[in-house]
Amino acid sequence: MVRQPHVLVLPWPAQGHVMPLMQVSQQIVDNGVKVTFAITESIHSQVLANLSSSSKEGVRNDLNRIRLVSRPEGLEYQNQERASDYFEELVRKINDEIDGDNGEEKVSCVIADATVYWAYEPAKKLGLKIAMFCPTSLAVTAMTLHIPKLIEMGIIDENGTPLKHEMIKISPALPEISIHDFLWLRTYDQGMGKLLFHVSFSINKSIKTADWVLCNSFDKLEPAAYDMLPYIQTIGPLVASSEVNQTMGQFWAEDSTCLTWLDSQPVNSVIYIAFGSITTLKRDQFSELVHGLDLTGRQYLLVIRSDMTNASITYPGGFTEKGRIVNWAPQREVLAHPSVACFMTHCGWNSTMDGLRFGIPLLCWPYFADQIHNSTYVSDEWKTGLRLNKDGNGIVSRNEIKSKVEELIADEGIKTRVAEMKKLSMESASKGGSSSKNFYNFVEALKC
Ligand SMILES: O=c1ccn([C@@H]2O[C@H](COP(=O)(O)OP(=O)(O)O[C@H]3O[C@H](CO)[C@@H](O)[C@H](O)[C@H]3O)[C@@H](O)[C@H]2O)c(=O)[nH]1
Repeated sequence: MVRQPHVLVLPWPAQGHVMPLMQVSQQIVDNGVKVTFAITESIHSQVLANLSSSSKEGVRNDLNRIRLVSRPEGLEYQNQERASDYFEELVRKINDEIDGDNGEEKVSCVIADATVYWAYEPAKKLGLKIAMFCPTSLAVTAMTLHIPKLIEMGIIDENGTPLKHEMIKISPALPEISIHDFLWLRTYDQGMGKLLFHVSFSINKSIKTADWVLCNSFDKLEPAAYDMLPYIQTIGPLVASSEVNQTMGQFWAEDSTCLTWLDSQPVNSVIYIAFGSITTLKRDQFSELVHGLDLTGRQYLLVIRSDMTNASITYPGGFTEKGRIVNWAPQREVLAHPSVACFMTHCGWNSTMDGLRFGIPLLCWPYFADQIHNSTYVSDEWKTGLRLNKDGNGIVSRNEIKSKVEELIADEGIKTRVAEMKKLSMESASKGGSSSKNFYNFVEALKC
């Protein structure tokens, strides 16, 4: 009988965290390890509803391979004792339901998002192996791991409040950053900032209990940050099973009709606009966006989630006939499509990696947290895109959108660098590449 080691996967309850850990899980089960994936109750129902209506057979089949279970909401707001009790109860329940006759083993390892800080202590107590998964870039991870030093140096206080107003470098080889751009200070409300600091600070403790630290990046993408954190195993860009389009874990139903529409568009012509799962836009900003797209005169594919704006939208005359508006797109298939010319993005880390992997020039419109840093890397370090600047009223104007779209599409240097990045990212994820080897070694270690 073939042994089947068993891993419990715990993502933070948000799309940009569930998706990459689902991709990790898919690759793990491909290699003969059992996965139980525990998500919060509301997300569990959302993901299941989408799966049952998905037209993608491969995705539906993954439900037979990856066991989805639900966990209570809000454990990150509970005290550690309550969260630890819950964690132990969850592991016991999963183990009780195991059918040992087919070789399946009890949970021996937990892969926890770095932000799921409450799981680390009880996992250690139960004697489980721990793999920490960092969903952000290596550079942002390095900044997070620098927090104790920043406090010691009197740059921030113990609540993350800046005590100085200056630019700093956390390593000579990394770009300078303004203290006010620390990810917990670039949020849209104070409560969110507090939580982000608490979570970021906690990573410094959790990492000490981890047997592996995995990151969705690759060595050649961020060599300076990689040199700072040599113990981190880069496993990016993450791919779901062997197919671009086989991703389980979507919170919204993908509207695949936009792919047929893309088929009918000229090569390299369409602007794809998507701002991930959290960004919201106020009425004035939304109006500038659609007018800016209209001014370009180009075809567009625009993702507007149902919760993205509460403004009643008035489109310029003839606008809606020039492109497609969808609630949620099959993003990777869109970016792999030859008709797409550029990607206007909020620079969430997964979208940034999607853009690099498919070799698409990016127009950066960061919204909050790590997106500010990711945008700096795209426009200033890798030079694979351009930043959209805000005017004096904090708005990205229609003229800024029009001129940056034209500048980006005409920039041959960006095209060359984007193609180079695509090549490097595919090399690292292909058999024998650095990320692929790291992943393989990790999975083999799970089997020991
Ligand atoms: O129409 C869409 C839009 C997005 N996506 C996918 O949804 C994910 C979105 O992730 P990301 O780009 O990282 O954005 P957020 O959902 O905003 O992610 C949160 O989590 C990330 C990881 O921590 C952070 O980098 C972000 O700042 C944070 O907002 C990606 O896998 C996309 O491929 C789709 O499939 N269809």
